[in-house]
Amino acid sequence: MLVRRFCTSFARSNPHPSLLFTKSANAFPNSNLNLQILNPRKTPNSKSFKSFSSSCKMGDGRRPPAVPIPSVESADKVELYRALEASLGSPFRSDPYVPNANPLIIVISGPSGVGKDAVIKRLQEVRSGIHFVVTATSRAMREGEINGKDYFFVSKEEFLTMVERDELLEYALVYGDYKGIPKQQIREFMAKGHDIVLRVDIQGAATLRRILGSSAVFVFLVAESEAALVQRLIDRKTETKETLLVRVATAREEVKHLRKFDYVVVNEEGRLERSVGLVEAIIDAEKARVRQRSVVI
Ligand SMILES: Nc1ncnc2c1ncn2[C@@H]1O[C@H](COP(=O)(O)OP(=O)(O)OP(=O)(O)O)[C@@H](O)[C@H]1O
Repeated sequence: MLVRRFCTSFARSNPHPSLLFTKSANAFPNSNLNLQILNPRKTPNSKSFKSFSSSCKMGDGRRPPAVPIPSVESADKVELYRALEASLGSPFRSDPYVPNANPLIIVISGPSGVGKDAVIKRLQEVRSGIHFVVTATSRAMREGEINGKDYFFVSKEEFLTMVERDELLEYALVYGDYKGIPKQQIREFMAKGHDIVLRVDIQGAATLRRILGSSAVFVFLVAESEAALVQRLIDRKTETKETLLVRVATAREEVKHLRKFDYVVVNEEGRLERSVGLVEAIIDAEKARVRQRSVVI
């Protein structure tokens, strides 16, 4: 689009393209301005547009010599390319217009039983370059759990030392056990260009919003309705009647926080793939943002 807009204004102001620089040196009076507004990402090319604009005057006020441009129908491709280059006064650059997108932090939250783990697990299977942060916890390891995969299991003392050393992005005491997000893991994987996925409850998301502001992407996962959520929790068969009641009552309060998030994904019954696709679409759209989110941990 940039190129098309550029060419249009170029053609309008240059009815005789074979005599490009015999016309006014100010053939693109607004081009520099336009391009900066359209492409505020700091790229080598935004510079190159600038230098292009100034190259019309060759820095010292002289203009590049008029170069005859051969006819498009009869010219050799290389000859045409070189003539265009010569007319513009500098070689065409082949470095990318847009630099690699910044790594993202994607915070996935939502009521208990909505499918956060299911969505994240599937996302990791279908998309590379994603790191799901393993939480540190002071709770005892349960049978079947793997240290470093399900959690990093540490003692209460070790956990508190991590807090003292400011090694955790966010932490909370949950039913008597500490849980926290190690910063080092985020730094390490972001440095490799990976996107980071954090799975937190609604309270954790509120804390992260305070810490990260709009530098991270916040996704709220919901079921299609309260009834569907309760059904899913019953079907999961992991809860007692008491914890079921707590979870559904909490969920009723939690959905009120929806507006604090950037995106909402409805994880419909039997449509896990669609939900994962939506989360992927959000990541892709974020990667295509002109004004990239940038986070420093
Ligand atoms: N789209 C879906 N359709 C049907 N079942 C689903 C869907 N998404 C998840 N589930 C199932 O719902 C149950 C709850 O999902 P999951 O454990 O991922 O939720 P959660 O949000 O991580 O819960 P919690 O916060 O309590 O750990 C699981 O049995 C999971 O397989």
